[in-house]
Amino acid sequence: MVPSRLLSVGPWMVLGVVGRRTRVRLWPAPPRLLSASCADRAKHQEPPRKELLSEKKLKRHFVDHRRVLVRGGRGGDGVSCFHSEPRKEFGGPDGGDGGTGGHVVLRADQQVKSLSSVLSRYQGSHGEAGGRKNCSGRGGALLYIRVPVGTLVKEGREVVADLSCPGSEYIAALGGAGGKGNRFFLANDNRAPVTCTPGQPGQERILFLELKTVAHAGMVGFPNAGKSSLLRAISNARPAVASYPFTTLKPHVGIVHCEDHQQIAVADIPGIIRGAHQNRGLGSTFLRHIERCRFLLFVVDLSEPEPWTQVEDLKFELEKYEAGLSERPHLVVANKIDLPQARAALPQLRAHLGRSVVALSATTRENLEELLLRLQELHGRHVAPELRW
Ligand SMILES: Nc1nc2c(ncn2[C@@H]2O[C@H](COP(=O)(O)OP(=O)(O)OP(=O)(O)O)[C@@H](O)[C@H]2O)c(=O)[nH]1
Ligand SMILES: [Mg+2]
Repeated sequence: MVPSRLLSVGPWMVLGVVGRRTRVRLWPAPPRLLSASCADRAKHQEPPRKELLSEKKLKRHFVDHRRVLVRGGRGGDGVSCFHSEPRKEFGGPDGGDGGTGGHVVLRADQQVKSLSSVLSRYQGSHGEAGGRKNCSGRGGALLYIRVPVGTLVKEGREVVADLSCPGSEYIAALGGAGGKGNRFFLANDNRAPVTCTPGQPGQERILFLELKTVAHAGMVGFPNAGKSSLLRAISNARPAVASYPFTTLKPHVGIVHCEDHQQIAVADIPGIIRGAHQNRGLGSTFLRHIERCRFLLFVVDLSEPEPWTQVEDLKFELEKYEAGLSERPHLVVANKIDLPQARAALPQLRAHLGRSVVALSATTRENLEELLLRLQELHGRHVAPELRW
């Protein structure tokens, strides 16, 4: 056993072993504030930082299409029974009707960002059976499936609903009707019916949900053109930026606040390359996220040789995806004007594409004001008139 006097020494502790003395260095413990209570310490501790998710991890949680089987709740059964009371021999039928089955409803919710939380099947709640004394069964509760705003609902190839407004709802599957109790079958020629009917099964459907991002403007461009850098420069959105192609793997929407309190939603989508319609690169399925955009921003890297060919290639890919998509009102954003070779290529680009070019730098924020003014102009021309109605 270690003698108690040895435990009181400072950083050096001497352990006495029979016939031998050993010196052991003790690392000084950090100074302890004896007066600080646990609550005080917790108050002064920094809150745990929210870990930034990488684009790859974000992509894992992002799902933009889903097949889902929805089934409405079954209606409750009707009941066959007769009123029973002392001294009342023929009380008559009093079996109540069953409750209706619950519907399954899709609801557009702004808090939901992708279809990843949507399950592959849903069953509505069943109605309860009727009771004695003419009591109807309780109806099944509505079952809500929360989907992102901009979800398109298809049955086969037919579009059955477009949930593009927050809070909009669509009844995906109707609940079954409740059965009738024997009271329902009471008639002049049949004063004691025993018939009752079972509840109906709910509607069953297979629906395809497709998310199409809702934004006013859509940015398209080759990988590394600087789309995400530009979105970061003009809005609060924080898509990942890196010098390798295909950094962005899922669409991001940023809100640009203009001086006249107008808010313009701009969508940044993954890069498109030549041959994307043949599934090169990330393919062209991401173009579905700009399908609803009223106007487009073709972002080109001005430091690349012959930058106007990028616009031609992008238009070709858009046209391959959907005829007429490249005809949307658009603006060409020539990015990276801060680089010397880019500035030299600008007159040539203007000669090819004319007035629609806005040259700027997302990194140095040079000429961002012109882009904001042009965005406001496009918004005023193509979005605002519809809002007035
Ligand atoms: N010099 C300069 N570099 C820029 C500018 N804008 C973007 N970059 C750089 O270009 C590279 C690509 O930028 P991103 O914003 O990730 O490009 P992207 O178009 O979103 O690329 P993907 O997501 O892969 O399609 C990054 O290294 C940026 O720092 C600019 O105005 N000037
Ligand atoms: Mg990007």
